[in-house]
Amino acid sequence: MDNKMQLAKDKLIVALDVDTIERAEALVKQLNGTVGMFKVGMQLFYSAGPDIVRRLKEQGVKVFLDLKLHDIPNTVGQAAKALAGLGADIINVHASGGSAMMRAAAEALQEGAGVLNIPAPKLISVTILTSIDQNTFSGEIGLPGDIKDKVRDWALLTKGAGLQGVVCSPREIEIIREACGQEFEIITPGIRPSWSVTGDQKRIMTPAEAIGLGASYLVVGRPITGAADPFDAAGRVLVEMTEGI
Ligand SMILES: O=c1ccn([C@@H]2O[C@H](COP(=O)(O)O)[C@@H](O)[C@H]2O)c(=O)[nH]1
Repeated sequence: MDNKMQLAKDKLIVALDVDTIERAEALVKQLNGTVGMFKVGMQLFYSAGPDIVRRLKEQGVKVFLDLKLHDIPNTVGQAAKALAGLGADIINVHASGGSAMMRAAAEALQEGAGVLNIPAPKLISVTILTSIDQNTFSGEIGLPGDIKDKVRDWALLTKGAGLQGVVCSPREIEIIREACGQEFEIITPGIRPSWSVTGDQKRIMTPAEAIGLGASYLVVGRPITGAADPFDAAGRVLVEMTEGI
């Protein structure tokens, strides 16, 4: 396998947005070895329970646990401590919870993992959801300014709180790289190959564009998991990713 294809595989995270362990494990069986990581979000976690993370880790795959914690610092810290023991590789919180909340999560993950003598998961924040466009941001939610500026400010807040990266749209990669540097993880959902349906995503880009701009990881869900042949769809996404490398 050439280097570009290996790099593309390492950078592809598939969102397991299904509601049973059986469906999730069937997708993992089809895609394992083709993608770098699997994402367990609210749908699967709330349907299947915490055991889904342990089961996936037992199969030797990397897991991004995307629960987007958002509450007062004490509550988020206690939740993060509980999650630390599941063995996920990445966990996230909302940046809009503020730096005290993000620091509480970071400290609790270290503490929880330390007690069990396991590595602490990376902790990243979610900035502005990729389903939100400028109209919703300014009009409905009523936040001032440009989405890009807010995402950059929250990325800086996240870095200052000691977290390792952010979730954002690929449209904000350049501004975050410039502000937060090359080591900062930039994880981008809102990925839509030209042959896929946009659906509820608003701030989108193609796999080649996102990789070309320097995303650390691309998160792809329905274009792969909703395809008639997820293995074939993942292969097509990977080819597009190599075109951007
Ligand atoms: O801003 C965000 C944060 C998280 N997500 C999650 O990524 C996947 C995307 O799935 P698609 O089917 O490719 O749209 C999904 O699990 C979201 O919860 C996001 O899309 N945007």
